[in-house]
Amino acid sequence: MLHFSFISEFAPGFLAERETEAPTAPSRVATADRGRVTLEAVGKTYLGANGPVPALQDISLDIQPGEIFAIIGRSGAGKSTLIRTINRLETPSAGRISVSGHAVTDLAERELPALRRRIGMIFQHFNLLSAKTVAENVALPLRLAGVPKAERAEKVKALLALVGLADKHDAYPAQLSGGQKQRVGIARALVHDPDVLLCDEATSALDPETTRAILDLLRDINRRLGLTVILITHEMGVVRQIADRVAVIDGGRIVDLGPVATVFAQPSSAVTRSLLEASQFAPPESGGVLLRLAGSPADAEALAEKLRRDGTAIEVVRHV
Ligand SMILES: Nc1ncnc2c1ncn2[C@@H]1O[C@H](COP(=O)(O)OP(=O)(O)OP(=O)(O)O)[C@@H](O)[C@H]1O
Repeated sequence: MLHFSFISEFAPGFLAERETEAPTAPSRVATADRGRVTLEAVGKTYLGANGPVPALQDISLDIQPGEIFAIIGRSGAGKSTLIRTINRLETPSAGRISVSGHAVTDLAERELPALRRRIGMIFQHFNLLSAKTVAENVALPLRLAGVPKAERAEKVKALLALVGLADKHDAYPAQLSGGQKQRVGIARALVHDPDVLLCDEATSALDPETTRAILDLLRDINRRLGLTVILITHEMGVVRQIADRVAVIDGGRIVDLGPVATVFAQPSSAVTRSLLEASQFAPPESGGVLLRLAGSPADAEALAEKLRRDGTAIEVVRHV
């Protein structure tokens, strides 16, 4: 049996950061560690109503500069907690985290705004200010950081061009599609030229086509700006389209880790396999072969039909 698989998926959001200049901003220098994110034996225990909730346990990762790294898991696995420890929206209960060579876990509260300028973040729900224009939304973090007006205007213009929204400068969020709102979110996340971009279910609210376009944009930005992208998702299709490596977490622990192609082809945990099956990316059973065809659904059906006429058992598994 031959399987033709067409890959898809996704969706994003935004974070409205309320920051002011920190007096002790670490210097932004180009080093070999710029964009590197390391976690060493990180743990996080919440104090829940019914006692302690161990959300993360013994998480160690070494994410390379310029890498697109995905973290996937089922609901409640600890994905949000994990990504939020990286910019200290959550403080770990144990372990060490460093970003661009700076020990995030050692920073005092007053140093966090400077940390968060190194780390942009986009969210599933875009959090745009509805009474502000696109340009004003993007400029907001710069305004809060005291950047002069002319410099702000120039930066906003360049970022809107980068995300393909040059013509929406004066539009209001209500006039935008979901994908356009997320583009505004991405532009806003990039205003401080971050080393790392965190994406928290950034395409989960978008349809497959828009998801693909936003992931293409993130990949483009990753290549052009060289920044590290760390994304959390519950969709294997997102991982497949964009990531270099993936960590699968379950119950707050890493249960699979490796290059995407390896994890997809040889999942080492039942959780990974079930996520792959749910996304119809499971390795084929009983000696079948999974092929990826770059073409339209109609092309796939036509090819499948032709092969069937020749006596080949073939099934078109997925269109994207
Ligand atoms: N503030 C909190 N207080 C207590 N428990 C929490 C808190 N935040 C998260 N948790 C618990 O920690 C665990 C991990 O939650 P987390 O939100 O990180 O998972 P997730 O993988 O992002 O889930 P989802 O995909 O549903 O958002 C869950 O058991 C959750 O109930």
